[in-house]
Amino acid sequence: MFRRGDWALLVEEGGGFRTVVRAGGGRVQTARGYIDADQLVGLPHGGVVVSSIGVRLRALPATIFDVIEHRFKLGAQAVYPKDAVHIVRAAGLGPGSRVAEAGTGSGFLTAVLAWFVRPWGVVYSFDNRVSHMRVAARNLKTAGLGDYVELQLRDVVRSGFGRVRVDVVVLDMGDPWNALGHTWEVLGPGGRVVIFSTTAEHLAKSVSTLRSAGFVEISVEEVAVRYWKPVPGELRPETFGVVHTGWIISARRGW
Ligand SMILES: C[S@@+](CC[C@H](N)C(=O)[O-])C[C@H]1O[C@@H](n2cnc3c(N)ncnc32)[C@H](O)[C@@H]1O
Repeated sequence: MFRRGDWALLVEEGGGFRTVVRAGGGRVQTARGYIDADQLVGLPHGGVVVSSIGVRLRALPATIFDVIEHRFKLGAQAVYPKDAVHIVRAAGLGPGSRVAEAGTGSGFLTAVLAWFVRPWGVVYSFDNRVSHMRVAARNLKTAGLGDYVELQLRDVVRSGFGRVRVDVVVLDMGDPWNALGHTWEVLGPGGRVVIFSTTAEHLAKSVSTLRSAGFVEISVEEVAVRYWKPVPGELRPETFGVVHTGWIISARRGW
């Protein structure tokens, strides 16, 4: 059952509308009328709430990705979930991992990293724009992940990552190749760096700088996800979808 403070994914019965609300959050306006989110407290998972205009919505426990998709505010361009989960795999993250990340942006990727390093790990996340940091701080609080992230306002090209020592560095910023010298300083031999790059020109710069700087085990991947229409008799790929997001470059520090 839902407890006060839990996030619930509300799915319209027989319709396409979905939203995420917090149990015990009072009156919430949605595109299907008002929801009294206090009704969710004590409701079994799968129970029904009815909006002010009579729409029936099935209440399911929300995942971290539901919360990110429906509740996070967008400041800077954010990493898509498909890329975020593959960044986690390329980085080899798990509970207890220590990560340095730049830039924080809206904190979408930060939230996913924090979710995977919990409950013992930490994400040191750096950005050089205070407005982006504010959006990210709010988003991380929304997801209840603030305890696993240390946000720092810092230009990592100019000033590096400070005194942190980490297992992994994740870079999603305009010129990640210029941060690779400082990345080397905070990793031990074999430590991992993962770069998210959106243009072929930037991809080329990062790969050649990784090689010249002595990183090894360099790999480049692109994550293509195609959704299918889950309708019996009409099973086929969806007509529209996301075509390009970016490349995930991963490597290990040499010795
Ligand atoms: C594309 S956004 C990151 C989006 C983020 N990964 C997300 O999923 O929400 C790039 C961020 O890098 C930051 N940035 C660019 N250059 C930087 C630098 N030298 N040091 C720290 N942050 C930097 C920008 O301010 C911006 O917020």
